[in-house]
Amino acid sequence: MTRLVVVGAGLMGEAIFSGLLASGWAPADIVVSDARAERRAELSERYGVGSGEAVDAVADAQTVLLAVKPADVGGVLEEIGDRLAPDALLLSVCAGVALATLQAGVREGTPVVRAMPNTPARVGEAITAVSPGTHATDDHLAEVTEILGAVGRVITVAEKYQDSVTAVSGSGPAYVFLVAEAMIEGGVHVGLPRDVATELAVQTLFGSATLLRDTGDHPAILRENVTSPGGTTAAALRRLEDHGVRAAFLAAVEAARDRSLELG
Ligand SMILES: NC(=O)C1=CN([C@@H]2O[C@H](COP(=O)(O)OP(=O)(O)OC[C@H]3O[C@@H](n4cnc5c(N)ncnc54)[C@H](OP(=O)(O)O)[C@@H]3O)[C@@H](O)[C@H]2O)C=CC1
Ligand SMILES: O=C(O)[C@@H]1CCC=N1
Repeated sequence: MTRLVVVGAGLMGEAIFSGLLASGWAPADIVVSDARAERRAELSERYGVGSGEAVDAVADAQTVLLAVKPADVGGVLEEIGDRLAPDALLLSVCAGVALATLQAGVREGTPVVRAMPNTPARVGEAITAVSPGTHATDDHLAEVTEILGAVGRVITVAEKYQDSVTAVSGSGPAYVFLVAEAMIEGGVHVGLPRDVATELAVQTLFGSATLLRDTGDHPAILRENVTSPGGTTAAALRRLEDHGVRAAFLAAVEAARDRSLELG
C-alpha cells in the first residue's frame, strides 16, 4: 500500500509532501496526482515520488490527502469517492469544505479528517488545526498528526471553528507577507537600500515571532517593551492607529471567515 496519495499537488499539496520527505519519509511512501500530466511528471522527477491518475492511485492508499481547490472537490470526490480502499483515511485541507460534504462523497464508514494547514509547511513551521469526522478514531488522528506534525505544529479543534481558523492561520501568512512588503517599502521610503530594508524587515518579523512564541508573553506587553514614552515607536503606532490598522485586521479576519463559509 502507498502510505500517502496526494490528490491535487499544487502549492499546498507540494508544501506538505515535500515537508514529509524533508522529515525522513521515503519517496516510495508517496504518490502524487495532479490534473496535469506535466505537473505529475515534474514532481516525480524532482522528488522521486510516484505519480499517477487519482482514480487509480487512491485504490492503493493508506491515506488520501485531498488538496484541490474547494470548487474542484465535488468533481474529484465523484471520481475517487468510491475507489478508496475500505480502511483508507481521507484527509482534506480544502478551505470551507465541511466534513458532512466530504463524508457524503465517500463510502459510508470511511474515516475523514478536515484540516487547515498553512504555507510555512514548506519550512516545517506550519500550524494545522484538525477536526475528526464521524468515523475517524484516535488512531486516524494519530496518523494525521504524524503527517502534518512533520511540517509543523498540530492542534485539534471542533469543526465549528475551522472557518475561523482558516481566517487566522490558513490565510494568515498572506497578512504577514503584506506587512513585510509594507515595512520594506517604508524603509526604502526613508532612504534605505532595498536589500538592507529587506534584511531588516525579515529578521525583525522572524525575531518578533520567535520572541512571542518562546516567551509566551502577551503581545501587548512585548509591544509596550518597545515603546519608549514620547519615542519613535509611540510616534509610529499613533499613525498605525490613525489609519485603523487594528480595525482593518478585525475586518479582514471576519471577511476571510465569511468567505470560508461561502466556499463550503
Ligand atoms: N495555499 C494556501 O495557503 C492554502 C491552501 N489550502 C487549501 O488547499 C487546497 C489547494 O490550494 P493550493 O495548493 O493553494 O491550490 P493549487 O491550485 O496550487 O493546487 C490545486 C491543485 O489541484 C489540481 N487539481 C485540480 N483538479 C484535480 C483533479 N481532478 N485531480 C487531481 N488534481 C487536481 C490543480 O491542477 P491544475 O493547476 O492543473 O488545475 C492544482 O495543481 C485548496 O482547497 C485550499 O483551500 C489550505 C491551506 C492553505
Ligand atoms: O485563500 C484561500 O482560500 C486559501 C485557504 C487558506 C489560504 N489560502
